[in-house]
Amino acid sequence: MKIVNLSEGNSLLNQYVAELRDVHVQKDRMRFRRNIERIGEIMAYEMSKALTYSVKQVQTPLGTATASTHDDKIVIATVFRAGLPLHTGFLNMFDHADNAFVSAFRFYKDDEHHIVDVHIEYIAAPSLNDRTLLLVDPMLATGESMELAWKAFLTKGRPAKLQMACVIASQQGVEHMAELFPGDDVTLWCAAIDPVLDEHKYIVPGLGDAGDLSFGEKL
Ligand SMILES: O=P(O)(O)OC[C@H]1O[C@H](OP(=O)(O)OP(=O)(O)O)[C@H](O)[C@@H]1O
Ligand SMILES: O=c1cc[nH]c(=O)[nH]1
Ligand SMILES: [Mg+2]
Repeated sequence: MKIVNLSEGNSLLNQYVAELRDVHVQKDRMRFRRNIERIGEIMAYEMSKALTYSVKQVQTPLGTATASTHDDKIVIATVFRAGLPLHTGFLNMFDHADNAFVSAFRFYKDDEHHIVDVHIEYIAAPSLNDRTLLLVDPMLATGESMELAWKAFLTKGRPAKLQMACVIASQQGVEHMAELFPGDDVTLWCAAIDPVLDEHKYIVPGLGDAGDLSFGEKL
C-alpha cells in the first residue's frame, strides 16, 4: 500500500486539521463538520491527480478547445456516521460520482471499554465492478471499520481501483491497512498520522470522537 500524508507539505489543509483538533474550536459543531468537508474537497483535488486522463475536445461558442480530463468511473463510499461530512466534501468535487454507504459502528465488548468490536448493519451501493472506489472515513484508528467496510463493499463487485482517504490515521491503523493491501496498487491518503491509540482505541492526540463532534453524542 502506498501512503500519501498531505500534512507533510505546508498548506491551508493544516489549518483545517488544527481547528478540528482544537477543543475550543470543536464547540462549534458546524465549523467542525465544515472543516471535515473542506478537507474532503482538498483531498479530492489532490487525489484527482492520480486518476487516468485522456484528451477530449470541447465545443466552445467560438471554436474547439482540448482538455485532459479523467476517465475513472468514480464511486465515493463512506461509513456512517462520521464519514458523512467527508463524503460531502468529496462529492462537492467529484460531482458526477456515484455513491455508496455502509454503517459501521464500534462498540465495547467489555465493561472496562478496552475491547472494541465493529458492527456492520446496512449497505447501499451500486455495482462496483470496474469502478474507481474512493473509500473515505475521517478516522482510521484500529483499521477494523475500514477493513470491514471494504469487505462489505466487495459483496457489490470488484472495483478496478481502490483509493482510501482519512483525515487522521493512527500508526496502528496504517499498519493494519498495509497488511491488508500488501501491493502498491492501493493508496491511503491522509492529513495526519498520529502515533498511538489509548486504552479505549481512540487516536492520541487525535481529535476525540469524530461522529459525536459532528452530530452529537449517541446512546
Ligand atoms: O479504525 P477503527 O478503530 O475501526 O475506528 C474508526 C471508526 O470510528 C469512527 O466511527 P464510530 O465507530 O465512532 O461511529 P460513528 O461514526 O457513529 O461515531 C470512524 O468514523 C471510523 O469509522
Ligand atoms: O480516535 C478516534 C477513533 C475512532 N473514532 C473516532 O471518532 N475517533
Ligand atoms: Mg464515533
